[in-house]
Amino acid sequence: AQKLRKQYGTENVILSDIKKPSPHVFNSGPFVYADVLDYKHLRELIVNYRVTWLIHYSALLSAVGEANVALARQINITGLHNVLDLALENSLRLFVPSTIGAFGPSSPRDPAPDLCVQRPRTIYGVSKVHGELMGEYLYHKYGLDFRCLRYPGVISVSTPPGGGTTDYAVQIFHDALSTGHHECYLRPDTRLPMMHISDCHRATIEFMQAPESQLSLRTYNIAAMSFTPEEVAQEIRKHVPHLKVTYNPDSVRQNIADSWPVRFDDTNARRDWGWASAFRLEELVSDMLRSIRDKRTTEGLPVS
Ligand SMILES: NC(=O)C1=CN([C@@H]2O[C@H](COP(=O)(O)OP(=O)(O)OC[C@H]3O[C@@H](n4cnc5c(N)ncnc54)[C@H](O)[C@@H]3O)[C@@H](O)[C@H]2O)C=CC1
Ligand SMILES: CC(=O)[C@H](N)C(=O)O
Repeated sequence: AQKLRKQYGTENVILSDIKKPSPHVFNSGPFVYADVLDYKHLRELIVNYRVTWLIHYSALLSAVGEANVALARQINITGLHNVLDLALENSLRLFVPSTIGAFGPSSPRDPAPDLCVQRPRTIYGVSKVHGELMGEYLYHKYGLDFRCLRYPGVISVSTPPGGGTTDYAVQIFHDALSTGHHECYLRPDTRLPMMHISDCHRATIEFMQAPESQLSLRTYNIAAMSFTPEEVAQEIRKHVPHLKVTYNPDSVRQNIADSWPVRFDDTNARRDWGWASAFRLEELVSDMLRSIRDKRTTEGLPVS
């Protein structure tokens, strides 16, 4: 929102959630309550605010979705249908993120291309493939300006992990600077595609702004780096030498991770709309540690 507000004006970018926003978010610009399951209210917001673009992030992520399949189906599929119908009805440009989780054990894993077999084994993955296909169907049939990027695991300081399989790669930074010990729920050699949040935001905005004529696909992979828990821990130890990592694999998340790509092929995004990531593992680690250090210091918390 910050990036979009700089370009389009604070009042022209409206944030929403069903959760109470932090004072910082609330005071930074318009914020409204919006439940993706409430079709009539969503329509009212779109009409009253004269919305033109809709960026639809609401979802239950992979691990939390497996723990509550019925709710994941509702939010990720019924909620998406509401958003698709409203986007079509109001000629909106619609962005919906997909994920490395939209692939499964029968997909090519190293690398996973844009177009290949997609048979995910999680409700999260199934709902994301459904979203990709519904959006593309509505684009081809009715001209809906649907755009979708498959994100790798996104690494950010500002939001706590939301119940995903890649969450360890956020938590490990907080643990490094608080207790100095991280217990990882994945095996040390589990390689997954990852991305710094600022690359993720920049990709999303650049893709949304790309002229239609440049897009040969409606759903693109985007890539930045791939690492294992052991590799990220080694990189963190260059800054926090005493970091200790123990491994206690959790069967649900390990099975999910083992079915996901280890690398993404993003050739098409690079060719069509000029995608290029900025953060490699070294920059990601130093940026995360610097940001968490600053945050802990501001909050008066000790830094390990
Ligand atoms: N975080 C990551 O590593 C990745 C995220 N994505 C996608 O990006 C999107 C955002 O993910 P995160 O921010 O990480 O997830 P998150 O779990 O942090 O945020 C999801 C948001 O959806 C909201 N929500 C839940 N039920 C809702 C409802 N009924 N109506 C309206 N909002 C509702 C939650 O309150 C929460 O703020 C998701 O679609 C996810 O699939 C894709 C790949 C990687
Ligand atoms: C990669 C994702 O989509 C998400 N972070 C998850 O792990 O569920």
